Amino acid sequence: MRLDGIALRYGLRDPWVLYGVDLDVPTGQLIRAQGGNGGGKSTLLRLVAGVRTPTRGSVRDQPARRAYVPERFPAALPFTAHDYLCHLGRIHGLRGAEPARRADALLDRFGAAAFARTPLAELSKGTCQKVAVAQALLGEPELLVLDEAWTGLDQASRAELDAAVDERLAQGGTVLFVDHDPGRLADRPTLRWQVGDGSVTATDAPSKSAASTTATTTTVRITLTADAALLSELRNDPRVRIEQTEALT
Ligand SMILES: Nc1ncnc2c1ncn2[C@@H]1O[C@H](COP(=O)(O)OP(=O)(O)OP(=O)(O)O)[C@@H](O)[C@H]1O
Repeated sequence: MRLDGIALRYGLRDPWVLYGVDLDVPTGQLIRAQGGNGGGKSTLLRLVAGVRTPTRGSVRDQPARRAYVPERFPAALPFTAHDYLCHLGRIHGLRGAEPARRADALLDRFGAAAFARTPLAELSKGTCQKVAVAQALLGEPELLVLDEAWTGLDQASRAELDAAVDERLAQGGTVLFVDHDPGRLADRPTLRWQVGDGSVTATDAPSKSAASTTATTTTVRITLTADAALLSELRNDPRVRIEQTEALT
């Protein structure tokens, strides 16, 4: 799978979150996306998971079986946990008794079997997160994308999710994740994507300390005379933050 010339912004007047990103997503690897707050990690995960399309560029050769645990699971769906998972199982192509079997097995695995018949909207945050994780594992995905998926899980469920990641990797799958805990899955060989300032840099070495990777900010005061094209170009460059434009409007 590959990201080619990706640029993404959420609105026409919004800054670019990602800009000029060319990236291979190697099969069978554990990949950690890291970087500062608001740097674009979740946005990148949405692109790779296929739940968001880029403003420019293309995402090619995605595996057919992809799954995603979003940072915020939409809990207000009109289903019980079990029915929701069965429904998704059928969407994943499971037939007969298989969706129910897998749904029950996953709810049991994550200690949520007692809530199988509870409407999603009535679940606690932690149990809801277990359902979010279960829906992603239902279809045995070739590409599993986890955005802070461990957050809200109890210790036993976090260990189960670690094990599920290992199972996906053992099956030759790819797992891309973001997590605030630097120790998460830290003992596994991991490719790292450093996300920030619109770009993504792949490295397989552990990141340096925050102090040694702090970006340099240079403030430049410039005066442009009636150059709307240049101003527009600067506005579209993710490396540039325009603080004052009063003389330019
Ligand atoms: N749905 C959205 N609509 C508009 N702007 C958004 C949306 N999602 C994210 N953004 C903006 O895009 C930028 C990148 O956000 P994103 O959530 O991808 O970063 P992040 O690195 O995951 O941040 P964090 O570590 O805080 O979760 C931020 O400025 C954010 O406000």
